[in-house]
Amino acid sequence: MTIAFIGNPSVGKSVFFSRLTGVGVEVSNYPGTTVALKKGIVKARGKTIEIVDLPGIYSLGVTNEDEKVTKQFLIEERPDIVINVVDASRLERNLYLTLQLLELDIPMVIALNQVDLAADLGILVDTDELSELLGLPVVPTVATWGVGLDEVMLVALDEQNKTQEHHRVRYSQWIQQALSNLDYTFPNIPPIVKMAALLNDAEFVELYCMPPEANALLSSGRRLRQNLEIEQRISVPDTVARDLYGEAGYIVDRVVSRFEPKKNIRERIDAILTSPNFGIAVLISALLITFLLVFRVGGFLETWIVNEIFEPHVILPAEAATSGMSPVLKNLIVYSLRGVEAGFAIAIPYIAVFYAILSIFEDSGYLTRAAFLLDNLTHKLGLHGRAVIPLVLGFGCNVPAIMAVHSLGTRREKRIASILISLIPCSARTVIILGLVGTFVGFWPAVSIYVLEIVIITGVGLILGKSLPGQRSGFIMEMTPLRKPELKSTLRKTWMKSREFLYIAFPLLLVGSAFLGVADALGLLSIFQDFVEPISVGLLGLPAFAATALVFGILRKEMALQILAVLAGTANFAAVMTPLQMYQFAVITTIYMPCVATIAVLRHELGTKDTALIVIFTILLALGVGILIRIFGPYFL
Ligand SMILES: Nc1nc2c(ncn2[C@@H]2O[C@H](COP(=O)(O)OP(=O)(O)OP(=O)(O)O)[C@@H](O)[C@H]2O)c(=O)[nH]1
Ligand SMILES: [Mg+2]
Repeated sequence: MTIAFIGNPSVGKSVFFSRLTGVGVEVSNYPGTTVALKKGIVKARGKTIEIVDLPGIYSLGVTNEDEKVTKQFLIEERPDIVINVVDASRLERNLYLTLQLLELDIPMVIALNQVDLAADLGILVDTDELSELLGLPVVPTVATWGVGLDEVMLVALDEQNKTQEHHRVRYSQWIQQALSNLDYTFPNIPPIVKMAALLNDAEFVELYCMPPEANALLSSGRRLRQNLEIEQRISVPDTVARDLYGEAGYIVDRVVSRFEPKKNIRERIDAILTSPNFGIAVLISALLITFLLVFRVGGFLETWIVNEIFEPHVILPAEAATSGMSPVLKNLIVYSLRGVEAGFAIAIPYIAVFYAILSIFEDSGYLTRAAFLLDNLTHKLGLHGRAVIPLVLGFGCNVPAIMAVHSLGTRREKRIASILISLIPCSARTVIILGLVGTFVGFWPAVSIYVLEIVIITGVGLILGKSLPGQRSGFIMEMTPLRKPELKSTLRKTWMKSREFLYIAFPLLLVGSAFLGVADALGLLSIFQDFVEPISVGLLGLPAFAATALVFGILRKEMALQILAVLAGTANFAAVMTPLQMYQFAVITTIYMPCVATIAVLRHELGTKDTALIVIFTILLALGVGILIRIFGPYFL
């Protein structure tokens, strides 16, 4: 038995899902957090129930790729029960989807969520009246506090075997007539599919019917629509939308009562955050404070872990213990341990601090404000304001950021955004920038790398925005409400992301370092380094071992620095490199080709050709910038 959570974006579906199933899924305060279907199992009343979390949708009409996942699931898999999560503070817009869902004739229950926020805004909903009008059970809930969750599930289970006599939308006369016209020819097709045919939603019709029938239905739909448009001069999609909104508005009038909310500081804060000048100043300060915190707190933790834990208690004893062994064995052990040290000491502190801050941005709703503020700028890059969200997520990790590009409208925008994201210094590159340049050269030189990156990204974006052909789309994004971020959620997210890092990166790091130890003992490393020396040393002026580190950086970016430490035999880079070399190394590792995981998602999203072009382009770009830094760097460093 399957129960699916369906609703508008950012209403709380994923909170429901993770609270019920215990499966950790991403929960954030911006629309489009969930991009793929996620399943979990719960037991209730002795039954095993499959619960499904889905990307949010605004309507069953035309959809982007994430929304398609939901539509497809609804129609092809047809869950046994739908729990429609509705945001009480935005009832009218949410009911638009609810009214459409009713036409699917799947047993449905409404979880009227976020009643706490609605009450703060002075909105009260009469749930009994709403239930009466829709002909369905309505349960008020506050998902984040766990209020009403069990009740919704129990009510949903009760509904399974009932035939619901629910409300039907009363469409305008002409639409009704067209639909009943289709009834004659296609008696066995549900009304919702006929409506899709009338609206020329081929995707929907094809999900439901076999090709010959789908074609017949679509062409009948087209004929009827044209007739209406010519004879009655009405636009069918507009009329249908107006009918749905009319009905939603009518219901809201009946069930919502408003009262004067308490003095709302939220609104005042929001006005500041979104004001054109002050908002940008806040944005820039927020970014600077983020870097400063990551740098200071991450750096402090790094030094502490290296000096207090690893060096005295792990590395030194291991070196002493292995001193009598053969070089291959000794290297195998010591290099692996240095790999572990690099992971724990260099990467985890910066990554954890960064994710903690990013999750505050995500949960507070600040990302949607940033998207609004930067809309003008992103338009010049050929993107719409929405793209700010994947771009900012890119500072965490390029992989989910490129996956989030799904939600952008056109292929052109997806291409531009993906290219730009693969240039964004992710948390792994931040490890290198702050761990190397921040620690050994200075805070402001580290900041200057971000500025340089942003200049490069903007430049590439401007060129692509002007030159890439394809469609543009307008900026439409829902502004989710400001919320106070919760400590628990922040800690949970930070833990989830750091754990992911541990699982994926650690085995690689261990095997990579052990392999290097052996290769070094056998003299293989120097052969490789000699081979690339004309470029790495001759052209760029880096130390010879840096080339090997760069190769490992392709596996995972931060590995470049970890392997650099392993190869240099010390995490005190100042002893083996000049400030200029460190600066160059950090810039080159940030730019030259995306890591393998990013390449894999790029290939999935854009295809092999675009991905190969991106790889070649970034290598050349890194080489060019590296040489420029070698020439002009000495004037500054
Ligand atoms: N105040 C309040 N906030 C809530 C409630 N339920 C969820 N939220 C917040 O709403 C935001 C969105 O929650 P999600 O669970 O990610 O929303 P979703 O419906 O899965 O959204 P998409 O994945 O984008 O479709 C998060 O910031 C939650 O903390 C609630 O009952 N009250
Ligand atoms: Mg979600």
